[in-house]
Amino acid sequence: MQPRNDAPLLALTAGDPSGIGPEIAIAAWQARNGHSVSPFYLLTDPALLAARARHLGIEVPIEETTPPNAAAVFSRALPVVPLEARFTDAPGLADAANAAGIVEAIDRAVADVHSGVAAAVVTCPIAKKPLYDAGFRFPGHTEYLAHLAGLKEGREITPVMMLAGPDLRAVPVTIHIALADVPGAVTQAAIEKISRITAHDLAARFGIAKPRLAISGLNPHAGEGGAMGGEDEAIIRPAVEALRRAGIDAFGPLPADTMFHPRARASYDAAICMYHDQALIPAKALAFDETVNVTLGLPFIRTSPDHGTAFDIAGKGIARPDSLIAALKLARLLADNESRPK
Ligand SMILES: NC(=O)C1=CN([C@@H]2O[C@H](COP(=O)(O)OP(=O)(O)OC[C@H]3O[C@@H](n4cnc5c(N)ncnc54)[C@H](O)[C@@H]3O)[C@@H](O)[C@H]2O)C=CC1
Ligand SMILES: NCC(=O)COP(=O)(O)O
Repeated sequence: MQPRNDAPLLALTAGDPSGIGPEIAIAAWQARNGHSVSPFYLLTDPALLAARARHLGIEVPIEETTPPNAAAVFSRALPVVPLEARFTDAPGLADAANAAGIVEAIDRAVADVHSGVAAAVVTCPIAKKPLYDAGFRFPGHTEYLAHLAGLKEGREITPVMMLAGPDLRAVPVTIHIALADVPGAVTQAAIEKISRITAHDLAARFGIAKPRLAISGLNPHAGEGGAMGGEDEAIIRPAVEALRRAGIDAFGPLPADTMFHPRARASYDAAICMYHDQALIPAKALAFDETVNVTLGLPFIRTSPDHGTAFDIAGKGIARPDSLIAALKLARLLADNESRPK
């Protein structure tokens, strides 16, 4: 691939229009110069965006455009690539009728990275429930993006969710499943696969030559020698040993309650955790406003803010754009790394 002289163009999806997506997208565009945000275009219903700006009393130039022309628009106006679907404008009130447009935005952003017109996909948050109500069958972006990438490549793709903040990268082995289902889903094969993809992408995309992976236990005190659960010794330790034999600098299983303090964090590049909250609670507690949700294992770059749709504050003008700005900046960094001659 040729090195690029210009900033990479990012495709930003609408997310759930009843959430804070529209307002943080506007705020990120307004903050573009101070934060060296790479040019992006927003895939949304322009009427919804204009209505939300009016509702909030924000004066923002919005220009309808196409992906190839978006970079030229970005300095003077927020480039909007209109969706076929229309959105209903009801801040705070999720509506399954918006599902078609929410999914269309994701589909088109992925098509744009596949065609090469965009360098990365950045997603505004979606609420899962209204999408399920409309028949969407994927637990979240992470799984849906892997599905779209798999269709394109003709192979099954395992996506890996990583929460990347200034002081912690945390990866859940199991993602959007009920806690009751976690012990059955924490298999040696799953731990090894997720860890291998994480190590690969940290090296290939983040430039960490030999990533150190701290692998958490599942049970309190990593099972306390079997007294508090058997999975840590029977499943997680053999996975760590297999990873080490494969040349990956993995260690554990570590008691999850003591692996996130500052000295412990200094000993690894990513924490591999066994379930969603084990990874996402420390990541969001440490840096809610700066952490980015990045999907590893995909053939393209995808980042997202760490937070959700925040329906409780949508349309009130108090949503912080920081995590979206961090997601846009990380997408740029990863795209720049990708285009650098190897
Ligand atoms: N990447 C994505 O698409 C994500 C989507 N979600 C979805 O979002 C929906 C709501 O999830 P919740 O658990 O309520 O989490 P949430 O992150 O939407 O909200 C949690 C709390 O943080 C506040 N908050 C969130 N983002 C903020 C921001 N930018 N500025 C200021 N305050 C902010 C909210 O007002 C709320 O009090 C769910 O349906 C969930 O599935 C959740 C996380 C990520
Ligand atoms: N809790 C993280 C989350 O729900 C984000 O999921 P995704 O939509 O990025 O897969």
